[in-house]
Amino acid sequence: MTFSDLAGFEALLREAPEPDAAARAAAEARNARLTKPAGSLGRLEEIAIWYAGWRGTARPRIARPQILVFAGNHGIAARGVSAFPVEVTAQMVANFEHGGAAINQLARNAGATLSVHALDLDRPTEDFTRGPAMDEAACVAALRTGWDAVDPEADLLVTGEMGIGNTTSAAALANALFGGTAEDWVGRGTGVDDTGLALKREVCAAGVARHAGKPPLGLLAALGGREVAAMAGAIARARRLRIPVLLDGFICTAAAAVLDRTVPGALDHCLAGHVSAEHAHPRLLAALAKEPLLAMNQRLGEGTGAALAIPVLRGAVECLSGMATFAEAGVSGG
Ligand SMILES: Cc1cc2ncn([C@H]3O[C@H](COP(=O)(O)O)[C@@H](O)[C@H]3O)c2cc1C
Ligand SMILES: O=C(O)c1cccnc1
Repeated sequence: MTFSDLAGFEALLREAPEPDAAARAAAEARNARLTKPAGSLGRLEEIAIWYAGWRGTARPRIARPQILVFAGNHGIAARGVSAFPVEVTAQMVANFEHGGAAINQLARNAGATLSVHALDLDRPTEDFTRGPAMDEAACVAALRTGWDAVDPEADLLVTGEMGIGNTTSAAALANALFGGTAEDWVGRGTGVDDTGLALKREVCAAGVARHAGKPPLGLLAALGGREVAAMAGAIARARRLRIPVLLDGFICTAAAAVLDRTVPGALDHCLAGHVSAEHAHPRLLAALAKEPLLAMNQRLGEGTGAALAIPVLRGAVECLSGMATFAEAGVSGG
């Protein structure tokens, strides 16, 4: 199953599978018999049962988590919306490939595979204040890169990104999807000063004004970037494969939000791995009704916040699947 235009992608989103209700009910029943006071594992119980429903078994395991990092370059970066030069995108891709970035360490820490997909770095998107960042064909190609990158054998997915200027793209996308003002959605990204922040707000407002009224996937093409669309494609594919997803920071969540606005419930297989320190990430998570697992003041992207949350989800699942019941352990009172 694949797609060749945005309408085809939307059609696939609309026929996305639901979790396995019987497996979820069996996990709930098992959780109620485990050797602990009812509810004492707190939110771990809820997320383990959620995971069991998506995996279709009451005693799941997380053995093959996959982290995908997508990289793209942005036309608006030439306007000076980042504290860093555009060359850093390609330089960081080399750093990922040599194992030197934060995500390499956190992927190893989580026991996850990591692969990096650079999307046409020498062909930045267009400046979205002047026209759409991508035409439909470019957006579809990026969605498909993400779609095809998901390992059908994976049992958990994290999508991360690298793209100088992409907090401005994500802010414009979120602003166009959810309304409000540029002030609501624009933050400091890599650490721009007050002048940079004012410029980012202007660029965001101009992009939103220019592309307002388009449907969510049209906004993804108009205001997003190749790595943003690739994350959306991977998250959508994971849903078809019933692979749960941990969302990363602001840019990843903006990509995911496009799916939610296209088909309500499209992110039911996703948990927010963390809330980042980027200004509008709490607002964006609230708009999606997602409660983050971690709040570590990270503001890096690359998938790092979600990667750090993998062991938390795995811990929850190990308790559900590995603990003895009161009857098995001969413990009184259950
Ligand atoms: C060395 C370095 C490594 C990074 N890893 C992720 N980002 C993050 O910062 C960028 C977004 O911020 P802005 O919109 O301000 O450019 C993205 O590439 C994001 O992944 C990095 C940024 C830098 C400089
Ligand atoms: O929230 C994020 O993931 C983020 C914030 C700033 C820069 N890059 C990524």
